[in-house]
Amino acid sequence: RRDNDLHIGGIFPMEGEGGWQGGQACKPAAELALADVNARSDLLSGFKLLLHSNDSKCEPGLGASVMYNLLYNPPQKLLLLAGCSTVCTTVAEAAKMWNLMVLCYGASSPALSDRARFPTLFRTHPSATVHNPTRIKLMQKFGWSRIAILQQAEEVFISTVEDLEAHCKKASIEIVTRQSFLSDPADAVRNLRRQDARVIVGLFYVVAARRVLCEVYKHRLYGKSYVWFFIGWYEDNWFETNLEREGIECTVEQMREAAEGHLTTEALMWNQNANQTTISGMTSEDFRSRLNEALREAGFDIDGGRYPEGYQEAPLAYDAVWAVALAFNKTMEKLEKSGLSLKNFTYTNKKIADDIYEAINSTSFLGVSGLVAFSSQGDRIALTQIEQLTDNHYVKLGYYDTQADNLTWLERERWVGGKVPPDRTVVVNEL
Ligand SMILES: CC1(C)CO[C@@H](CC(=O)O)CN1
Repeated sequence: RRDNDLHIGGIFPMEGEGGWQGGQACKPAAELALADVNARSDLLSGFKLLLHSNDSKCEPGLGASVMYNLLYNPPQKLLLLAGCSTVCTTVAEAAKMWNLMVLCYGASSPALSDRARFPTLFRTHPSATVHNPTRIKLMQKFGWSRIAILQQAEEVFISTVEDLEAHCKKASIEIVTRQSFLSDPADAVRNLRRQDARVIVGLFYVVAARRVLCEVYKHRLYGKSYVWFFIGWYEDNWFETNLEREGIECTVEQMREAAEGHLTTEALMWNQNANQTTISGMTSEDFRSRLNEALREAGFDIDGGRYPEGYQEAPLAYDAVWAVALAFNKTMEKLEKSGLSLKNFTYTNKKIADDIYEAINSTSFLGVSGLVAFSSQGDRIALTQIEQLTDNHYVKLGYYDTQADNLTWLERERWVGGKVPPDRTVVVNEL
């Protein structure tokens, strides 16, 4: 090995059964970024960044063994990239013992926003809690101060709801009921009707979402008197697919009828300003073209619409490598002042680890995923996007910048009853 190589470890979920196998698109994206940063003569002053990676299948145990193999086999690694919330939790909890920073490109769990447990964790993937200020902003915009919550009993949604409840309390928004279910939402949806819930925030994975929507149809909890907030990162036609395979009793028409008008929130992962040049010299659309080319070479039928898992999150992996390169560059400049370099790092060298931490902590650059910057807990600061399902397709309603409390609204919303549904039964006094 040449002595001007800087080595990092990469743990990508590739070929597993459960969870998120987003490494399929994120690993090629990270490799594109490696090529780009190594081609820059103004970065890393002559050093080359090398990525040593393996498959975690989004399983924490396998992720841990991949990490140990990366750490116990030369060359020494300077930092770890990882995806999947479960794997990031395991890797980030252990990595501090080797003074290693962990940069997660695919982890949304709110539990990771904890500097006590994860002192060296940063993530270019925003926490699921990033939706909550946006939900509150919309409730305030439409005058909804009485809402209900329907959630699947999964860790990511439980902690997201806790954060949402705190936001509701601060905004004096009453939560009339919070219903949760493991896999069958029938009772929970029935209880929503019993509590006369009208504005409902739904937090569940896409398979559960189809079951919820059919129950909503059966209990007629949709139409001009109801507003549903769903998560926006399901595939576009999620409410029409897999109905037979998953034993959904509703027809496509019934699912469409129940889905009409619902709102969605999601974190923006592709820089919206398509002709804005980012730090790499590319726009986000240039990046899309290069990623598609790399994925075709890897055997994916992109032109046939066969996208690998993690395509949506690929900019997060690309920008994670840029964040590493820029932080290492900043750290090299600092170390050179005392005649040192990153080659002096060892797993017991906390001093250099602190320098790398400081460099990542002060990251701020325009990436293909938008402005890349981290909160004090290492969370990605991100914009959110609001959409509404109208006539069976998603219409962009606006964007929200939580930091600036700035809602960009496109005035495109449409309500089934022709006006904003009220959050409670309105009693009209006969004159
Ligand atoms: C938006 C989504 C699908 C949320 O889950 C992330 C995976 C995880 O948190 O384990 C990937 N991105």
